[in-house]
Amino acid sequence: MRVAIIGATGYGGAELIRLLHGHPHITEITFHSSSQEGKAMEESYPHLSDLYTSQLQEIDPETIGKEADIVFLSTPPGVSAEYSGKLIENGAKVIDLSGDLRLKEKDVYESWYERDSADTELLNEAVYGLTEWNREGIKASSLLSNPGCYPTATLLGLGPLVSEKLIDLDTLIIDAKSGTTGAGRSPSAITHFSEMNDNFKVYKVNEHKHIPEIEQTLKGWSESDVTVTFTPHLVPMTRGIMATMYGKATMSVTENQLRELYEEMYKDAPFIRIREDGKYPSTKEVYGTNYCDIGLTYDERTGRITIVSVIDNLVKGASGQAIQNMNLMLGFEENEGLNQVPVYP
Ligand SMILES: NC(=O)C1=CN([C@@H]2O[C@H](COP(=O)(O)OP(=O)(O)OC[C@H]3O[C@@H](n4cnc5c(N)ncnc54)[C@H](OP(=O)(O)O)[C@@H]3O)[C@@H](O)[C@H]2O)C=CC1
Ligand SMILES: CC(=O)N[C@@H](CCC(=O)OP(=O)(O)O)C(=O)O
Repeated sequence: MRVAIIGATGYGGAELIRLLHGHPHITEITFHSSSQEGKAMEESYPHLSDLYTSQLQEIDPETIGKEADIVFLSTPPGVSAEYSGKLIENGAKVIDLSGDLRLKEKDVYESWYERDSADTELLNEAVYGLTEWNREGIKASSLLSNPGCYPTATLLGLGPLVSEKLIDLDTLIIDAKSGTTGAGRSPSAITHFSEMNDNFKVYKVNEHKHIPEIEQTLKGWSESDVTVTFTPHLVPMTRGIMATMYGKATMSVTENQLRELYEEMYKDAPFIRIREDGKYPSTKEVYGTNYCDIGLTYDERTGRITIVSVIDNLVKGASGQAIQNMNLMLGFEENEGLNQVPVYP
């Protein structure tokens, strides 16, 4: 199978390359850049020296669509809205890692992203790729919208409780922390070393563009309108997201019953691991892998359930989940190329 990566010089692109390198069914990868055409990949990433010697190519969606079986767009907002249609018309399947195609309602996208939305036709065609919750839809799709990193950790952690209506959504609070690679490779005044080292920051309170994405899926599962309090934080680490969710149980339950529910609902999910006996995961336990590890407890005193979900933002939160989705779209085993052991310590 031939793969093309648009945005190959970014962090999501580099992570796609790392994971696809070990994929048994990928025979050829081309790299495309809007600003570094003709340069060698190793100029951007010396750690790829000798592994990939081909030059970065221009972004010509017609040619890429004809030559590649599947195209990953690991690009800023607006790019996939522009290119996806042409890529599909020319015969390729497309996986978009940006937020362009995640929100089904144009006006919601426009108000949270503060830019024009993709065309309605593309939005209708795009399938939301939270893999564990939509395998059949993903298998049938040609245009895949890969979820955001925070929504992936949050939704995988909440899915069983929300779909079984065991948590009161009016009481739900999502408190999430991310490493700085979540902000991409370009340095910024918020993420550079002296700003982030030895620091812990809250940002975009009640304003983050992942809020409508989380609400859209929760609404589908609960069959009711949902608004959530979602508070993201930056922590001084390279990779990793921890989402901690709190909400009141809707009925009398035991911790064991809750854990059994998660184990049952995720029994066929190779990348979801449920912690036992009130234990919680940490981000290092999934580092460099496609795992999402989940721990949960029930506090009889307050009636609250606390769920903790951890992922590597660049893997399950981006490129790993994109490859998991590619596997389903192309008819491969879901875990092909994704069987890494976490880097620990
Ligand atoms: N980092 C993360 O943890 C996650 C990121 N995402 C999303 O994935 C996408 C990529 O993120 P990430 O790799 O971190 O970001 P980076 O900023 O590291 O990389 C983005 C890449 O996009 C390319 N690019 C910039 N402008 C254009 C353009 N006009 N046309 C085509 N390509 C362009 C750039 O490469 P060049 O100049 O060579 O073209 C750049 O290397 C974003 O939408 C991000 O929100 C999603 C989940 C998690
Ligand atoms: C730490 C950090 O800055 N994270 C990014 C989210 C990365 C992501 O998933 O962004 P997309 O929805 O655009 O794909 C942010 O808060 O905007």
